[in-house]
Amino acid sequence: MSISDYSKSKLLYDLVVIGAGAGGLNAALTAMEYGKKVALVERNQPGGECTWSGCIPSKAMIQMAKEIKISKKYGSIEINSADVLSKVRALIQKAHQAEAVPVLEAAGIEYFYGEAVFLDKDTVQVGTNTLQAENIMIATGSSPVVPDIFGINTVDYLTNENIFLLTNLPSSIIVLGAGAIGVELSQAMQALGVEVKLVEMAPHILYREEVELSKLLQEVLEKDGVDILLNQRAIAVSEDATGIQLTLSSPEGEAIVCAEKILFALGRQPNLTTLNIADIGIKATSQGITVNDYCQTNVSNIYATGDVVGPYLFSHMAGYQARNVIHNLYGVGAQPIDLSGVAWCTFSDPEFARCGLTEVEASTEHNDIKTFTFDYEDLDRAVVDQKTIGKAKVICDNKGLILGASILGERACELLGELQLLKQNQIPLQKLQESIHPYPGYSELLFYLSMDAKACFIA
Ligand SMILES: Cc1cc2nc3c(=O)[nH]c(=O)nc-3n(C[C@H](O)[C@H](O)[C@H](O)COP(=O)(O)OP(=O)(O)OC[C@H]3O[C@@H](n4cnc5c(N)ncnc54)[C@H](O)[C@@H]3O)c2cc1C
Ligand SMILES: NC(=O)c1ccc[n+]([C@@H]2O[C@H](COP(=O)([O-])OP(=O)(O)OC[C@H]3O[C@@H](n4cnc5c(N)ncnc54)[C@H](O)[C@@H]3O)[C@@H](O)[C@H]2O)c1
Repeated sequence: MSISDYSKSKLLYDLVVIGAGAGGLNAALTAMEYGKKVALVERNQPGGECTWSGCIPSKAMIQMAKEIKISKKYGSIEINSADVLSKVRALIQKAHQAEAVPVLEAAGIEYFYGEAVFLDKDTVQVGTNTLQAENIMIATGSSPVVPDIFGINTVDYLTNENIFLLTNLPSSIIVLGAGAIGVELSQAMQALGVEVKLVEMAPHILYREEVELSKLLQEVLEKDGVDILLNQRAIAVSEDATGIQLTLSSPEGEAIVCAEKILFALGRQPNLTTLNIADIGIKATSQGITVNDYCQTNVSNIYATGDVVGPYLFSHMAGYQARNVIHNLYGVGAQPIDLSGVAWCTFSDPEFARCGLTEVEASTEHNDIKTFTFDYEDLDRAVVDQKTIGKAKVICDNKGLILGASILGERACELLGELQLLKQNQIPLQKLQESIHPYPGYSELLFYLSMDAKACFIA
């Protein structure tokens, strides 16, 4: 059948959403709240990267690794990586239940399984179905970058898309890239008995984060046994019966590192190639689809959200952008995307959370900054829990308003929320003094930071 035959039986919608990951699911479900007729198109099962190969499996594996690491303090234990991986997959299935097709259909969404291809600015083809809509949202996510290095086509490599499908973890692994994925999975795999070499071309791990805290986390990983190689760029790879050989280049010269397997954690590329966006004139770069402050593309009825847009590649950002588009389309009054509200956390052990600027960024953008720090070793709760490795750093302007905050330490992700609330609502750090924090809790460290701020701004 030709495309013109399909167009005779077009299905009509208020909104067609392409991709059922964090962005697409939030868009479709929010549009249902406005009583809209919505089609959701997905080429795999709903859930996207977060459920199947991202947040859920990585956090499941990290938690098991953490529990094993603690248990090892009190006696020797045997680790069965096949059991760990099958438990990870069971937890994926459990998380998926909340977004499975019957749940979406019960909410009123019309679900189409297949690859969406644009026919024109109002119409997409999915298998034998032609869907036409007033508005279309592209939420097709991203894929792992595979390095264009000598020998790449001759090796069997791992990415986040296949590592959680392994039957067993390897005895040794090279993890290329010490960003969020590389750091989280290196530390977890080392705790699960894998010998890990973490290779990074930047001078430190998590290079976008507060350097002082990244270095502290690096020490923790090294103490755990992760072999970290910095300032190293991969230039060639090969594989034989013994495993993988990776050639690295650094200012000191070339070196070869070996392991049973290799995992690429080198960043992401947007999923655009099969959509046919060029033919309908949607502008994009290698970083993703170009959108304005309302996540609207240059084709006015088409929107794009999540990893396919960026700049922050997090599930909560995909969800925020998608909900914002839907409220703007069907609610009252249009609100632009506010990137200043974003916070994130790398789920290393200890966790590493951040909102706003680092100290270096703040000192470049502002004239008069004040920096407040607090060490976990000065916190009673951290002492009794034996969780004293960690530090919080808050950077304020000359009135105490928070420009940025980073916390490396136990429960950092949750602790950051309080600082994020102050920052977002323009409440000075010293104001926290007025709220009595429970003893002995981790949140006391925020109270101590605010004491320092009070002393500073009164003086
Ligand atoms: C290992 C790992 C750990 C992570 N951990 C975290 C974390 O702890 N916290 C956090 O916030 N973020 C985390 N992330 C990032 C997070 O997973 C992504 O930011 C998020 O999933 C992006 O959502 P999305 O909706 O934009 O894209 P996706 O979730 O990728 O969804 C896009 C969907 O579109 C579908 N699709 C693509 N093209 C088409 C087409 N043409 N037709 C039909 N369907 C199509 C895909 O199959 C996919 O299901 C992690 C990522 C990884 C890899
Ligand atoms: N906890 C979380 O929220 C979480 C966890 C995992 C992933 N994520 C998201 O997924 C995204 C992708 O994660 P990622 O870790 O793949 O990317 P990333 O951009 O965070 O890190 C990639 C790292 O690879 C290094 N690199 C690139 N090319 C290299 C080369 N040839 N040789 C050596 N090193 C090289 C980069 O310098 C960088 O440090 C993140 O940006 C994040 O938004 C979030």
